[in-house]
Amino acid sequence: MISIEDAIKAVIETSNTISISITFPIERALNLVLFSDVYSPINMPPFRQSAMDGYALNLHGDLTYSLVGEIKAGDSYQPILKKGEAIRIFTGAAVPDSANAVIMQEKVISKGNTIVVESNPVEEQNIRPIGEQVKNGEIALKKGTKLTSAAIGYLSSLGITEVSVYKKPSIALITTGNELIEAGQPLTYGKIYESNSIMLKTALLNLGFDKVSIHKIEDNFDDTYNELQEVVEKNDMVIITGGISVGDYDFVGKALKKLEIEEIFYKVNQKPGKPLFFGKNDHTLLFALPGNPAAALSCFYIYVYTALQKMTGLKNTLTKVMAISASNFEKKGDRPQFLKAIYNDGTVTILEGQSSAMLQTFAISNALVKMSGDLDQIKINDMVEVLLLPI
Ligand SMILES: Nc1nc2c(c(=O)[nH]1)N[C@H]1C(S)=C(S)[C@@H](COP(=O)(O)OP(=O)(O)OC[C@H]3O[C@@H](n4cnc5c(N)ncnc54)[C@H](O)[C@@H]3O)O[C@H]1N2
Ligand code: MOO
Repeated sequence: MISIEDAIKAVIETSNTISISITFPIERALNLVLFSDVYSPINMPPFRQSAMDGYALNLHGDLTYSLVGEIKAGDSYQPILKKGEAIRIFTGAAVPDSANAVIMQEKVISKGNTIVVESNPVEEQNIRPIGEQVKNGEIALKKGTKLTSAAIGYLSSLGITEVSVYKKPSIALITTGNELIEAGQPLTYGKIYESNSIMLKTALLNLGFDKVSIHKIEDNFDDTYNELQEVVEKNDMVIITGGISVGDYDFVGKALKKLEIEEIFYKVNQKPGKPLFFGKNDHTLLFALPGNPAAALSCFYIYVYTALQKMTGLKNTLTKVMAISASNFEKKGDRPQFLKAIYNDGTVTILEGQSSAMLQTFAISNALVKMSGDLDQIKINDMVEVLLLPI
């Protein structure tokens, strides 16, 4: 049985190998990550640009300048100013090569065809130099940069219309179990409502992954094998819940073997989520999460979330903080345990109802307390390690 730390390390290493790039128009690239460096195709600004509404000057030793015309933003002519000449100019307009400073209009008294400046500005004042922000051929944004609105605006300001980004994976969610029926149907004896698919689909949507399909199968080998074969072929990631333990009707492991999915690990020394499987083939990552809903969701946040981050070029794993426990908790057994909890401003409350079959307390949690295997209790005021959920 692998440790939590080694399992996370294996997820990170494996997921990096499955990243795929795609070229996207920038308006569809929000929150995606650059797959390669982007070089600027222009100087920005592309010309000497006035930073103020005022007057462009060809400086001389006197405070009086003769006014020779006007340049608006967007004008593309190049008047030649002699020493002692000024031209009216506006923010964003091209400063003629013959001007060596711009003075803001508040510092000028205008008298017909002459202006008098308060004092002569220093050379190049209020002129944004060519390529001040980025020069033609320089790296504008590095590989690995997440495309925020600011980044997209910046690329657009350089005239860039498309970028190479990490592709968001297509994900198949498979639930297994004869006992599962759809919410909305009458509940018959021995059955329960199927809830893992909607839980994981919405968790994926919340993280920005929207290419998600849901597949529901019963506990038999042929259906499990056939469905898995199809979704593994068509998707970048497959997430199965249930059927991965050791029962006579747990067929997932057997089907994965027959499909020659390479096992990276099976079984993690943790509670909940011991029977977690992680594997891959050359183009698809595959997680088989335990069927118990709280175990499935814990494993999703600790392992699947990490894999999704790496596949898409993001760097986050769950945020770890230390916090003061507001609760007592006694652990049974020697497996490290993740405990549903509410974190608030340096303090964490460990909730009742930690069974992996129960979602009631997960529903109000925003964090998991990670309790190491060698601890058997947490006491009020102990410092504990907390993982904040990306919810
Ligand atoms: N002899 C052993 N039995 C079990 C072991 C073990 O080590 N030896 N491990 C236990 C642990 S820990 C877990 S967790 C479960 C995991 O079993 P499976 O992954 O095979 O899951 P299932 O048996 O199919 O389901 C477990 C539980 O979850 C319910 N479930 C399943 N899918 C859904 C769904 N989509 N929506 C809602 N609920 C679901 C299912 O009805 C079961 O109650 O194995 C233990 N057994
Ligand atoms: O992993 Mo199981 O979830 O411990 O119940």
